[in-house]
Amino acid sequence: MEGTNNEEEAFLSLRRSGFESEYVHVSEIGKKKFEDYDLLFIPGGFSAGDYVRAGAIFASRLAPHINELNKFVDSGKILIGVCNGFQVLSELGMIPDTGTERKRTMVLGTNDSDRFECRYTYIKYTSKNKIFRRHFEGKILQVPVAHMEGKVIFDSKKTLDSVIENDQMIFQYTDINGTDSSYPWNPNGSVMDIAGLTNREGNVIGLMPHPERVYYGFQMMNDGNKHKNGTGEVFFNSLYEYTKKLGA
Ligand SMILES: NC(=O)CC[C@H](N)C(=O)O
Repeated sequence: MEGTNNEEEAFLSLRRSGFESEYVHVSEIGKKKFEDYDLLFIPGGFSAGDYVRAGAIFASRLAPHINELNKFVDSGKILIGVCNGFQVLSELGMIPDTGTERKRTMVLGTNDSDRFECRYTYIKYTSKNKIFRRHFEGKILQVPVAHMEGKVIFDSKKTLDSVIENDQMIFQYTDINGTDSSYPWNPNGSVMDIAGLTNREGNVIGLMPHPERVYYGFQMMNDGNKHKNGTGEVFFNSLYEYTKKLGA
């Protein structure tokens, strides 16, 4: 929608990994049907100028289509939101989806630094989520962030416990060695250094970092390691391999 600014990187990353990607504007939903797609990607940006809260207005445009969106997710297909897209999924109550009813149990609050944090970070893969496990298990990945409202806050300890119990914490911020997660490694102050979360089933994914901005090795920061491939390439290839397995 207006203010989205990462759609081209997302579109090209999906395409380069094998998908026949296509842009869908929020105003086209209804005419274009979710069920005709194998994967939905809500890109990052400043939809509606981040007024009210980042992602709130975009979510209100999707809310009238929530039944179709729920049906899409219940069919096992992947719904993914990056940065502003994660904020939209959080506003919609699609993540972390701790109850039988989808209701809101988290927010993405203002960064502890009270600043827009725009730089590279490291995240570790901390779940057994079947989409990325084959490539990412035990790995520390370099991915950039660019946000002002990325601090994961849950409504209660019960929600946090349930997220841990159901293996929904997919990525956590860390330093390059996987030992320190204080600021600036954790750029926003998220509880448990959460950088990415899923729903219980693992097919709705919300991420604050931007894998679509590091598809190629040359887009990675030079940190002394050889980055032949970008983190994004492996990330999007994993989405494609999983979607193929679903029989798409
Ligand atoms: N890169 C993004 O998607 C930014 C998200 C949102 N505008 C924020 O600043 O928090």
